Amino acid sequence: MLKLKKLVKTYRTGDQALKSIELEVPEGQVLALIGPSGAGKSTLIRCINRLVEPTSGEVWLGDIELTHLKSSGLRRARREMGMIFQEYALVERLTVMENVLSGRLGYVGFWRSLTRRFPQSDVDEAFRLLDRVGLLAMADKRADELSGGQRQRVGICRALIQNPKLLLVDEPTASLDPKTSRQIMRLICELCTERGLAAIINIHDVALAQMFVQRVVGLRFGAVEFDGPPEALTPDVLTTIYGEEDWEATIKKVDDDGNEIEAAE
Ligand SMILES: Nc1ncnc2c1ncn2[C@@H]1O[C@H](COP(=O)(O)OP(=O)(O)OP(=O)(O)O)[C@@H](O)[C@H]1O
Repeated sequence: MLKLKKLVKTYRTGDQALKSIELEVPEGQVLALIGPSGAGKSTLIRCINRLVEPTSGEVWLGDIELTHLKSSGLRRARREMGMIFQEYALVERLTVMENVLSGRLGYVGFWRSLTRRFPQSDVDEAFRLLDRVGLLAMADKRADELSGGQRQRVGICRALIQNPKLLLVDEPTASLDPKTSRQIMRLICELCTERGLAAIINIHDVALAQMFVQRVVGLRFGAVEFDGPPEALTPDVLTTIYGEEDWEATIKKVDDDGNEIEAAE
């Protein structure tokens, strides 16, 4: 469904953030992207929807190659890719409902988008999504009245109302406490399963990745260092991905009864 071929990104500063990445994500697969700071995780996610322009290589979404698309083609392709951000990227002064509906802006015409008048079917779908994530009662609240976890749920609804095939998720839990982080990761993964959605989740917390996904890709210095199931992330493998970084701080800890306890931060 998504195929990256020899994807390279070199920033103007000379930083080689991605070195010839080859990656294939089948339909419906949820994949966690891990790796140390500066490994290229955010760059990879942003090169897929061209928030960052790749230097060379190809990005295939289905049978469309994205790197050479011009404005209208790119706009159409971006509808297929919902994005969820670390800092939620909500419009603070707008309501929850308005923020969710803004996910439809890629579909409605220019004038409609200016006046923010959305078809009733979009409003109905927004209510359904808010209900699904437990925020129905909050629909009329302003975004700046919400907690971090609630904001991220709004961000999730905004991405899903696009009706995407692929979710690009950039550090969805980095601003949240451990318990809320787990709830948000669980919610994202459940929704992907319910909707048969593929997702790439950039996540610095290895423990969370291990808990919720079936495939982990480890980046190091802009290259794929590991690609496999979470149970194959042995201490040796983590050391190759993270080098000297203290990966043990991000690993799942289980108490004597087998219950997971908070991972140290
Ligand atoms: N806008 C930019 N201009 C120049 N260099 C950049 C830019 N954005 C990222 N880089 C560089 O590209 C490399 C990869 O950065 P990126 O943010 O993709 O890594 P990351 O794995 O997401 O890191 P983190 O986990 O800290 O967010 C780093 O060396 C970084 O300094």
